[in-house]
Amino acid sequence: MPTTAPSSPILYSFPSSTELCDALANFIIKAQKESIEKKGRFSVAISGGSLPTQLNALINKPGVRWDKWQVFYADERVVPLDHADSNHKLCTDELFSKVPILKDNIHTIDFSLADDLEELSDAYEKELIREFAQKDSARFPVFDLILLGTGPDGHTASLFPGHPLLTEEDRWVAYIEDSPKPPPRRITFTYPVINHASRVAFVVSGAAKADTLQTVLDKPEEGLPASRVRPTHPGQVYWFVDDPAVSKVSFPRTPFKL
Ligand SMILES: O=C1O[C@H](COP(=O)(O)O)[C@@H](O)[C@H](O)[C@H]1O
Repeated sequence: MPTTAPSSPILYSFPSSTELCDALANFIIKAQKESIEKKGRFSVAISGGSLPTQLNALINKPGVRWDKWQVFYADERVVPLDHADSNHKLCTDELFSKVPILKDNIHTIDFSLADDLEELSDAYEKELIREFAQKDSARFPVFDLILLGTGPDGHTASLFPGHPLLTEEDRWVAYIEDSPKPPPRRITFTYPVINHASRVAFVVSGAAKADTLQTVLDKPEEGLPASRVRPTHPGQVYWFVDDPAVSKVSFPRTPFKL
């Protein structure tokens, strides 16, 4: 697949979190439809934190083909799958337990390997290889959509400011044992995977993220982890934010339309 210069982010802002979530659901359904038409499936990676709750408008929307979704986690905390810190548990509680998604199509970490994070992250990488390698011949998997959040420090997935993982060029899935945000042991997609996606959508809401968003969008040269998400193969990064979160940002907004 050709590498192209990254296109500029597209920033959508909404007056309320309800409007944001509704627009996000419509955007996801459109991406899903295009992907199923092309490939017969929809590959999506989901984050934890506030994101799973922001997907709740999908629950009763017509047009979601849950049977075609292949779900991975953009990052996961290395805790049992039913632990309160697990991104899988959060997504299950907030979304998957409420919709007819196929359990086999939700790709979780293998917690039985938790004593050895290298082995655990390799196993998750192999899970990705099984899903993507024969279907797309790219060096890295090409997700139809990766859904990300960003923390107050500008981290995304489990890629934290100043961490050596920010320069990983080879691995698809890496691990960290020193996450500054608890819990410390995690796995994460690397930039090569995130930046090969067809679409990456950040979802950010609330005034508490206003300073972070200003730095990420107006000062990308500062290199916060979220600013480094620039799909190039080719792909597009979108920002779905609410007005309080974007209140300090000068970066131009685009009116939302499908
Ligand atoms: O620890 C994590 O934090 C980020 C951001 O979470 P948020 O609650 O501030 O939206 C999240 O995207 C990531 O998946 C998670 O593991």
